[in-house]
This record gives sequence, C-alpha cells and structure tokens, in this order.
Amino acid sequence: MDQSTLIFVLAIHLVCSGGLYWLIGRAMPPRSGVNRWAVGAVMFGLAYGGRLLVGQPVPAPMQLLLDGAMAVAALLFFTGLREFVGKPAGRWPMFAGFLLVFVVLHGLLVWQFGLVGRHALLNLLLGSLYGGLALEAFRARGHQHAALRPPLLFLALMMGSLALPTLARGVLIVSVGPDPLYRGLFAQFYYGYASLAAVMLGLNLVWLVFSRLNTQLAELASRDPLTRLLNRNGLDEVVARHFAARETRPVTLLQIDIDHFKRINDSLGHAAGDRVLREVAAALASSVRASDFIARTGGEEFLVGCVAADDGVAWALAERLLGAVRRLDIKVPGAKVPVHCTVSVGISGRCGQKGDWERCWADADRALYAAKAAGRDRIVAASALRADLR
Ligand SMILES: Nc1nc2c(ncn2[C@@H]2O[C@H](COP(=O)(O)OP(=O)(O)OP(=O)(O)O)[C@@H](O)[C@H]2O)c(=O)[nH]1
Repeated sequence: MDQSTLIFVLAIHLVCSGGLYWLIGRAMPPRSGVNRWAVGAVMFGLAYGGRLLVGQPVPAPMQLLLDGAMAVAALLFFTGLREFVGKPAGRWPMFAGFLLVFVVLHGLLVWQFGLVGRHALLNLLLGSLYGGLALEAFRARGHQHAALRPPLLFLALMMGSLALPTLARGVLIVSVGPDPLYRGLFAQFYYGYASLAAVMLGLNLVWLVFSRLNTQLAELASRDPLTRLLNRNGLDEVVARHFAARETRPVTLLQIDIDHFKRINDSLGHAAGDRVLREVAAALASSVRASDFIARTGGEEFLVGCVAADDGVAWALAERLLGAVRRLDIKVPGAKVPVHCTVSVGISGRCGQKGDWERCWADADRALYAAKAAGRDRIVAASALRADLR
C-alpha cells in the first residue's frame, strides 16, 4: 500500500472510532473519559485527512492548524485515560495553555529550522504524550479492580510501542532530515503500524469500558449502596467461596446492631440516620482485618465473619468494634452537637462448614437479643447463653 492510502485508512479508522466512542460515551456517566477519546480520535482523523486533502507542501497556517489539532488530540487521549481511572484530568484552561505554548514553540522552531523544526516538535510531543499515556495505564493497573488490569496492561504495551517510533522520528529527523522518514519504508511501517494501533486502540477502549461496567454491575449486585459494605447477596457469595475452599477455616459470627437507632431517625430525620449508618459502617469496617468479612444484613444490623479465631480473639474483636463506635463523633447537619451511639454484639460459636451457617447465625442473633435485653452497649456470647440454659 502506498503512503497516501495508509494515511487515508488511518484517518478513516480514527474518525469511525471517534464515532463509536461518542456513542459509548453517551451511555456512560459524565467524566468517564470516553468523550475525550471521542473528540481526540475525530480530531486526529480529521488532521490526517486534512494533510491528504491539502497536499504537499502544506501552507504555513494550515501546518499550524493540523499539527495543533494532532497535539490537542493526543492530549485528549492522555487526559481521557486519567479521567477514566479517576485522576485529575485538567479542563479547558489547561488545554488553552497547552495550545498557546505549542503555537509559540511551533512558530519559533519553524522560523529557525523550517520543516525539520516542525516535524521534530510534533513527533517529540506526540511521542511523549503516547509514552505518558502508556505510563498512566501501566501505573493505573495496580489501583483498579482485577478485571481492568489486562486491558490497562495491553493499552500500556500498545501506546508504549507507538511512542518509541514516534520519538525516534522526532530525534532522527534532526540528523537525517524529513525525507527518509516521511517517504519509503520507514513511513510505510510507521503509518501501517499507526493504523493497526488505531484499530487496536478502539477495541482496547471498548474492552476497558466493558470491564469497568461489568465491575460496577458486580459491585451493585453485591454491595449496599449506602455503606459500600457487602449486602446479603455479596455475603452469600463470600460465604459460599469461603466454604468451597479445600481447607476451610472455621468462622465465628458477630451480629451487631446499633442501639436505639430509631430515636436518631425520629429526632434528627432519615438523612441524619443515613449519615450515622455510614459512619458506624466505616468504623466497623476499619476495625475488621482484611481476612475477615463484614456485611450490612438489615436496616441497622451488621454481620462480621471472624475467620479462624478462637473465642478470645472473637471477643477481643467485638470489644474493638464496640470501642470504635463509642468513639465516633458524628456531625449531622441540623444537630447542634455531634451524635454519639453504641452497638450491641452477639457472638456465635465456631462455624466449621456451610451446613452450620444458618444455625450459627441464629445463635449470634439470639446472643444479640440477649445483649439488648441486658441493657445494650455490650457483648454476649452464644456459649454463655447455652451455659445459662443448662
Ligand atoms: N436512616 C435509615 N434508617 C433505617 C434504614 N434502615 C432501617 N432504618 C430504621 O432503623 C430503625 C430500626 O429501629 P428498631 O428496629 O426499633 O431498632 P432500634 O431503635 O435500634 O432499637 P434497638 O435495636 O432495640 O436498640 C427503624 O426506624 C428503621 O426505619 C436506613 O437505611 N436508613
């Protein structure tokens, strides 16, 4: 394929991918980064198409317009990824500043070095932004859910492999001039690879978006939206996974209930009640080890699964949870003083298999109600209840 055909194919790929991202972006929440990719891809495609239409040599004002469009398009891709992974991505003043610096540099370099200055600037800038994007994707893979890691790694690899020949063009052009790089084998390789990368980038971004949506869907199904703790559904999954393991470790259950929560709701309102629920949930969650699990099992009820603990450890954990809630100073809009609350905790016996789960949970529940009956803000173990019954 000759070079013009390759550039034409590249331009078509980019404009079509931009249209696809725009359609996907419409279905995504705001600030997902996808709209930036959409605008970036269309700008890139139009700039390449513009080069073909204008032909050689490109008149000076047109050079500035087409190169500026490419630089801004690459910046849109870079910041789009930052937005996608939840990092600050910069808004229009940053873009205006970037464009201003680019125009000044472009003017200076073209005036001093002509075509070599123009191509060196554009390639070094594009190569740096591709490299930056690869680095962002590589760094982001550690912070995301497991499902997002493969597409982020793939993106890092692809953009890294595009950054290298682009930077090489920027450096080589100074010593060999534009001709060997913009015609012949190198140019064919470069535009062919860029065209392939544009197709792969489109598929990669669709993969990223679907992985993100899938993760969010799984979260919605298994997490309580108010406290972000596991809901009943999520708890069932965690329990099933725990007992499916080859070497199952026993679990002690701690059933927790906020004391007199209805009073908070009735005196301060439902929104204040929600705030208290969120803060209590966060305090409980931060006291629970990563190997244990915690779920919101009802209105103001929580269940903690303490894995492989003896009775003393479970009791110590319950005391930690009681203390963490007692120490809370919950600032609620409309209330003059911070809200304080307490919880009651019921502890089950050790649950060694899935079949014992319901019975252990019922034991923890009975112990909790005994704690409530005994005056609240305390811990009762089911083993003590059974001893009482004897
Ligand atoms: N704000 C808010 N309140 C909730 C939510 N879910 C349940 N509740 C409220 O929680 C309160 C629970 O009240 P009760 O079951 O009487 O328990 P309590 O007042 O904590 O009393 P004890 O458990 O006996 O100490 C009810 O008023 C429910 O409306 C929720 O998601 N948000």
